[in-house]
Amino acid sequence: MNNATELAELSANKCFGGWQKRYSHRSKVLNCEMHFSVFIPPAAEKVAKLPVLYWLSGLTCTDENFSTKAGAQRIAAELGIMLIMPDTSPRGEHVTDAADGAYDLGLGAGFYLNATQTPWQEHYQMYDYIVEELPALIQKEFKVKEKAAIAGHSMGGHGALTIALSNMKRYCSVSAFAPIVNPMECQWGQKAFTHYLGDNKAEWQAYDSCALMRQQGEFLHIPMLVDQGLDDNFYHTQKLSKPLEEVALDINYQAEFRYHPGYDHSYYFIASFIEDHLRFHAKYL
Ligand SMILES: N[C@@H](CCC(=O)N[C@@H](CS)C(=O)NCC(=O)O)C(=O)O
Repeated sequence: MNNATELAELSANKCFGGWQKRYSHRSKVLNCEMHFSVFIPPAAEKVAKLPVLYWLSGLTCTDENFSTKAGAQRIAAELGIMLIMPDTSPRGEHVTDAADGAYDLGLGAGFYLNATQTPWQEHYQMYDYIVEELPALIQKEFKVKEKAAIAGHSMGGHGALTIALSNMKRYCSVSAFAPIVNPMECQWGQKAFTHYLGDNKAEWQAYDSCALMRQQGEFLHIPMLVDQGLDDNFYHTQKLSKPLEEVALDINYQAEFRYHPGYDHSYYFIASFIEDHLRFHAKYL
């Protein structure tokens, strides 16, 4: 049996009694070298298996936005939760990017789906990376519980919700900040899905939280928390959060949606409410 680690440690910083670390590894499904960040709480030295929260970031982000801006480590240390922060797309000079360098397609904009269209499908398989490859690697390299929590922001909120709604046996709970919940009906989603998935809208539904929630109907059972800033400049234009609350009300699903006057789309908003999200997930992990 090969016990060699598949990870290269890039950095390690002591943080709230635990460790903030960054790793690189070769991803088979993305066909490139990837970075991810982790926060290992001090409880790692005491418990047999740590509970884990996966955090998915939004457009333009890497694995480092959340670790440096959200201020999640103090409460994660207190609750004994390990944080896993993947990157938002495949990376490397050989990976296709948007021809015009747009921020909402290509690098930094993987949308947590499996692309089917040329030239994107060669590397843009972020759904399989987040759901299969990365958890398998984390299981192999760290002592962690099998079922995880998943959360994210904006495009990452879309990723967290769609992944949780499609894999309810794998995740204990899901939460999101300003998530893109109806990408089939907003500009960010329509642009990305046309390039990555092609024109057949029937295939888009697998990556649309509103469609998935409706499909699950009475079988929906995963605890869900969504926070939305009311001064978020993308709230109306990209139809964040609200359309999913409308589906939840329609099918009588008890998800919690909270709307916060004055808060925008930034990490200042996330930093203001991340403690609530961690405590929410801790109840189910
Ligand atoms: N750069 C874009 C907006 C991109 C954006 O707001 N990205 C969010 C996620 S959707 C983010 O988290 N950005 C990185 C950061 O704030 O650290 C624009 O100019 O409109």
